[in-house]
Amino acid sequence: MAAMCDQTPTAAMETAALFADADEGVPLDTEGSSSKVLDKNALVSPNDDDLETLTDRLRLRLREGRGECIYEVGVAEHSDDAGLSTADLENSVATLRLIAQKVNAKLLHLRTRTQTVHGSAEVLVTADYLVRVVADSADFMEVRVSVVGNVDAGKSTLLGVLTHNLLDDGRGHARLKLFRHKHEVESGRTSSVGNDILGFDAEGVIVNKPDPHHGLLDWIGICQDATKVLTFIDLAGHEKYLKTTIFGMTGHVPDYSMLMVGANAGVVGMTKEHLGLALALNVPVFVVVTKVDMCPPAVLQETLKVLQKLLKSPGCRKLPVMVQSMDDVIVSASNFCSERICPIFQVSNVTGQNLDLVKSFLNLLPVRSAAHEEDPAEFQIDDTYWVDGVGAVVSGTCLRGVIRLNDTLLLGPDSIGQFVPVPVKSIHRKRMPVRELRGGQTASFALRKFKKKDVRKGMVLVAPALQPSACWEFEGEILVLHHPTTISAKYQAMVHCGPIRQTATIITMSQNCLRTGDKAQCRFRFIKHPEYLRPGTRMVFREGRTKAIGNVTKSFPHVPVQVQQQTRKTQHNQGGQRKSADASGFDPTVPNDGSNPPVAPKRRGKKKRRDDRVHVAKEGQPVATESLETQPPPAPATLNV
Ligand SMILES: Nc1nc2c(ncn2[C@@H]2O[C@H](COP(=O)(O)OP(=O)(O)OP(=O)(O)O)[C@@H](O)[C@H]2O)c(=O)[nH]1
Repeated sequence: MAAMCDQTPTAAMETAALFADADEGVPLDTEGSSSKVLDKNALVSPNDDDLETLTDRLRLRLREGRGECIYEVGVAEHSDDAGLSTADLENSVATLRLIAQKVNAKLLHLRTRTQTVHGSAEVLVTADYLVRVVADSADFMEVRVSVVGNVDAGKSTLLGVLTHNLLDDGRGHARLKLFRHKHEVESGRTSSVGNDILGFDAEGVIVNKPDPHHGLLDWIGICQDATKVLTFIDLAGHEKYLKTTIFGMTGHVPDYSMLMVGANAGVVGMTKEHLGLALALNVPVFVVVTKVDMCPPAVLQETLKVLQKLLKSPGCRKLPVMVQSMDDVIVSASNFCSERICPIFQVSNVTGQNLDLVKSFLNLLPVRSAAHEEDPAEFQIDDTYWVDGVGAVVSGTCLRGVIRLNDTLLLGPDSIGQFVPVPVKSIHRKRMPVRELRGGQTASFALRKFKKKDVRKGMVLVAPALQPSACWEFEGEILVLHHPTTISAKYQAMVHCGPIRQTATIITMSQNCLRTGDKAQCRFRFIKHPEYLRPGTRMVFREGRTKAIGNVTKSFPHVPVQVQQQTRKTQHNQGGQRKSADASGFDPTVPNDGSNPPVAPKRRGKKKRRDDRVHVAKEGQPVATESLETQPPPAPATLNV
């Protein structure tokens, strides 16, 4: 908080506003300021009014970029007119520095370009600067990059090299900094979803300072010093961990994907699978070809040729761009989100070749996810922990809205589709305690009164205003990317949708059967428990080599048993004619729209004891609930939908 205290209240408020969502706040068109088109000389010698206009304009651009933007000095807006004399460029940069100071931002020089005027000896110059708002020590911009690629492509090694500022020895030295499990150290293979962070300050300097003795990273220190923090989601390359890798891609909400390819091995194994996954989830991809130090030039050229052909193929429709200079970095980073381009880097983790280009590119990657601050808060859980002395801890991503300390959120759905209120007593972003969390940011919450078994990946914490409901059934529009024969109703496979990973059955389809390449509207039913699903979310439906992708189009809210019983009681009291539900909560009079829980198979033999689970009914106070044995495995085949 020290830096926060250094700032005047106005500067701090200014900073907070600039980090906020681009949609609100700044007057876009204050008469004569934001609407005025600036020419290339605008920064050369502005008067006081012009300075105001320029400051407004910069403020707006910083807001649009969620705290940063690339400013082209000496270039006119909306025209090709560009280039200043050296003296005018110097004056312009001084003006830019002045207005940047006014909005509490710093400059980083990216490049200077010169051009000669046709038919004369005059030289004109332009310069690109990164303008980035200085964050207070409790805030930072956040970008998530998933790291995918075939086994041994050098994923963990590159992350070790980047985050610990060291070089590899070619025998697995750097990756040791990242492995989370003993068996990973022994086998040299990543098997879980790993996280590591790389912090940049407002001037683009890396702030990671690993402990010289045990090599550990001080996450809190990095977040305090950094203005922008990149989180790498290190995923497994081996096919046997593909399920975990898909979970990392869907559940951890990456903004970008870094596809790693070993120069000598080429496009092999899981490379295409991982690329396809990123494309299916609409995550922009860039490629890093590693091990160029040990690869014969002919093999490297062949790898690059195959890679470019793959990226240009009709399935990918990307535009490969070889990144070999700072110019390439700037062009690719600034057009990465909007264009179809796919930057390709060639690096060595052993000699360090081209790593500076990768670092500059990472520094310039724009914040991609919008905060949607006006929406009710929605936080999806991608991991759960038990911390002695603290209790259950859940981590995940806030998709929209703002979560503040002492807010009350609803946690769920539990195994019977219910949501329970949870007061927010602490929020940690990258292990650093903070007071609030905004859309697009990741964090963890301690849920003191909960046991670890009460929380699971795929649950959500949402604002009560959302009135969340869980669903057993949902509709999705899918495209079958691969299936050896035909898919028909009753087919079961794993649904990956956000942090949800559960087997579901297709209960109806808009076609009789589906083959590779077919598109269809399908109705699915989860087999274990209801889930919270938001229409519009991307989904992957997969089993063995079968793969389909698509969107959730509709979810059918499930009404928890207690609510159904209460409704029926009310209806009974009001003289309603409806029949009462059986012990399972299944009501034959309720149309099977997915809200009706599945029919319980008749229990034979000894009666099982009641489940001793507790539920939190009010403000974190645990109270015993009714029997929770009301959700038997659904029997989709017998459902008459
Ligand atoms: N010579 C050389 N070796 C490298 C380079 N990058 C990685 N390696 C070596 O390649 C081997 C595999 O690297 P990893 O980082 O474990 O590969 P990975 O992609 O993370 O593999 P999984 O975690 O199993 O998916 C290690 O022995 C590294 O030392 C490089 O640029 N040059």
